[in-house]
Amino acid sequence: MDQKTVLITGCSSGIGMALAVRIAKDEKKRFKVYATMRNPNKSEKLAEAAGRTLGRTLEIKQLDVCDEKSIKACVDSIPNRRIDVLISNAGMGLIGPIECQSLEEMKAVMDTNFFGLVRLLKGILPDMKRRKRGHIVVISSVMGIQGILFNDIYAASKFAVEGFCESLAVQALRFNLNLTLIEPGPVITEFERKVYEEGLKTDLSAADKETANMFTNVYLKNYNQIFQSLGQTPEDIAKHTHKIITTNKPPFRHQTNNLYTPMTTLKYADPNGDLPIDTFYKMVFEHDKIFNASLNFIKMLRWGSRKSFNLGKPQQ
Ligand SMILES: NC(=O)C1=CN([C@@H]2O[C@H](COP(=O)(O)OP(=O)(O)OC[C@H]3O[C@@H](n4cnc5c(N)ncnc54)[C@H](OP(=O)(O)O)[C@@H]3O)[C@@H](O)[C@H]2O)C=CC1
Ligand SMILES: CC1=C(/C=C/C(C)=C/C=C/C(C)=C/C=O)C(C)(C)CCC1
Repeated sequence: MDQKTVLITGCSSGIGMALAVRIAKDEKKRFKVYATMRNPNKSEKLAEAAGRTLGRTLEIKQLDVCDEKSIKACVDSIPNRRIDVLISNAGMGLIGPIECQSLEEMKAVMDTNFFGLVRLLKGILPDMKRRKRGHIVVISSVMGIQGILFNDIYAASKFAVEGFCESLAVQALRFNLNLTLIEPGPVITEFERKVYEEGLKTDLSAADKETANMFTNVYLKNYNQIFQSLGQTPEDIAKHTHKIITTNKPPFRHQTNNLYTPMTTLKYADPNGDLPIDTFYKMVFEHDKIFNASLNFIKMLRWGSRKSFNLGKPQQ
């Protein structure tokens, strides 16, 4: 049987690693996975998780999405440069008041999350177009649809990704290519830990008192609880994505977390755009108790659905 080749970026941890393992372990062995990472010295965990698939349906390669030469070298090393499914996953977060962030930090986020995808497609799209065959899957975020307090730059990078893909989707259709944006809500990975630790270390001296207080005592204070209540596992995202790449007619957008969809739906419910903003404002500033009560309610819902899917008790 003709195996499809899958190239995934950012496989040293989190969603990328879970994706690589899940797809390489496809029960029908339909895929050959090129699991890439910018620093191959970090490949030990992936190699361990890959188990017997390593060297069979999974191969580890170097690829830095911020370096065009590294993309070219990686693609050239693949037989006939044939990539049937490209999963653009590499990314980074950034939280905090913009007054306290340097332009360099902001540019690094745009360079990885947005231009990283652009560089990949410049290297891979021409071959896909020529073959008139391929599926481009982009790990975006619910923040590609809706901004969240203190995620200004990160949300901007994911909005850029979404605008870019929406524009490209029509052209892709003409070449028989599929394009899918995967939009997870919070996922418990290194991303969450790194972003939180950097957030704690932020020098807030450039911000006014109210902003600094909002970041520390509203955002950071509730951060872990939000991730614990709403957070999915990287394996959950891998399961959704595996389904998307094995379906006949993949959708353009796919949200992975149905506990989060009520929030994103507000965006489409009001053309003026005030509804989601007012709702977030009330959640954060006016209904402290309701906010906590709704989080507890979500926890209960989650526990119920986990029981029915037999996923065990969520972490506390
Ligand atoms: N966690 C979450 O809550 C959510 C995450 N996402 C998105 O999911 C994707 C994966 O994030 P997640 O697994 O959570 O986070 P992780 O931090 O666990 O993984 C990010 C991966 O991206 C890699 N990476 C960063 N910069 C580059 C680069 N220049 N070239 C190649 N690889 C790079 C990292 O490599 P290294 O180890 O070398 O740093 C790492 O392998 C991101 O696009 C993120 O925006 C979307 C929604 C929610
Ligand atoms: C912590 C926190 C909030 C929500 C944070 C969320 C939902 C973060 C999601 C992160 C994601 C999805 C990252 C990756 O793409 C609210 C509700 C604004 C209230 C104030 C505290």
